[in-house]
Amino acid sequence: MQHVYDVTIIGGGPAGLYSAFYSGLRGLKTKLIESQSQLGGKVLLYPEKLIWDIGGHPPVLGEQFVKQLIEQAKTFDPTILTDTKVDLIERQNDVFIIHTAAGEKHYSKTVLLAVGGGIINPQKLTLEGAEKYEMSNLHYTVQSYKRFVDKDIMISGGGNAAIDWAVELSPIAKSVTLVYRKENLSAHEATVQEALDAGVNIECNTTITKLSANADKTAIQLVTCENTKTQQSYTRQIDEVIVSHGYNREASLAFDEAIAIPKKDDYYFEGKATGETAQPGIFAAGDILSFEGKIHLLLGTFQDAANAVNSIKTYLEPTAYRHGMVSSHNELFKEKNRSIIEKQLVQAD
Ligand SMILES: Cc1cc2nc3c(=O)[nH]c(=O)nc-3n(C[C@H](O)[C@H](O)[C@H](O)COP(=O)(O)OP(=O)(O)OC[C@H]3O[C@@H](n4cnc5c(N)ncnc54)[C@H](O)[C@@H]3O)c2cc1C
Repeated sequence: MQHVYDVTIIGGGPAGLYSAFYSGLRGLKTKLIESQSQLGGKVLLYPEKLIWDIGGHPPVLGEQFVKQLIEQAKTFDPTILTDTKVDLIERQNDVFIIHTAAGEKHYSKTVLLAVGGGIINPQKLTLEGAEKYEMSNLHYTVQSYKRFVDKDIMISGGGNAAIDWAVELSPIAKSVTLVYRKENLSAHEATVQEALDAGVNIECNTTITKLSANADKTAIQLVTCENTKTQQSYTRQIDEVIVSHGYNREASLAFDEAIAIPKKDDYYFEGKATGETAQPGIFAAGDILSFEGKIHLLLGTFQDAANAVNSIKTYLEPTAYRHGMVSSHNELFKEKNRSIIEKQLVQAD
């Protein structure tokens, strides 16, 4: 039988990564399991966005923030598995058996659910053959602004992400046209005004109906759109197409009959601010958790993670310190501090 971990964290987004750090801090033997090939969760959807609202942190690019989270998560050497989707959690006496889609089993005294809104994939454009342009100029996220410099860009979508991209790309692009199938955009009105002020051409009641390839059939060259009210079409030369139609969420996680955790709706688990759920031994943190006053933002994930890990610690060791501890009180940090100071002294020589 495999090693039984103190805690197995399911999900490698901000909540799971910070939980991995914090559980190391609390001396717990930790495993983290992530379904995607990359750690970072939803922040991977906005690598080029500057994040402003993390307490005490200067504005940081999503991509850089993910790197820092991963580095921090590895501080106490947890076991980290990627490309591993958990599909069932079962309880046998005092041990949870975590089953993966590939048929593996992992054993743990506690489970920390940090699965966000489930496994997230962008809603694809439903035009035949569209997928062949995904390797060239059809995008579902903006990975690098460089690619869009001096380009004619078409964005399909009317939500906040679509408008944010339009606003951010318009100063560097040749032109930005945003098409949306409905009468009114669903994005916040202040950002819509910002987009208009930035010169974004917004066309409502409009959908993309055809993508036509360039001569060597490797990339989109022409985009045909139709006005859903007048049924009139136009075709335009476009260099880059960005589709922002929201995300499909796969809430694949199931529990055996002995485990019952109330859900708020299809996705969110009802729990407490302490990270406890109705099932002893199963805890939750981050976007998946619902309680009064919950903040569904990065800063909320960190507080949830610390609370859940502290609850796990006292679940496993009832006499352990219950509350958050400052890092200077941690023996493990004393060792780490010593090695960092020694390194600095060597560099100074
Ligand atoms: C476009 C956008 C912009 C945002 N901007 C900001 C911002 O500026 N500031 C801010 O504070 N917040 C922002 N947020 C919100 C922030 O990203 C989320 O609050 C945060 O990512 C939640 O972290 P999480 O770890 O709880 O969930 P997630 O980030 O969703 O991570 C959950 C992880 O669990 C994995 N997972 C799910 N199911 C399984 C399974 N069965 N097995 C294994 N792994 C599984 C998923 O693959 C995913 O990696 C933004 C969100 C979006 C979408």
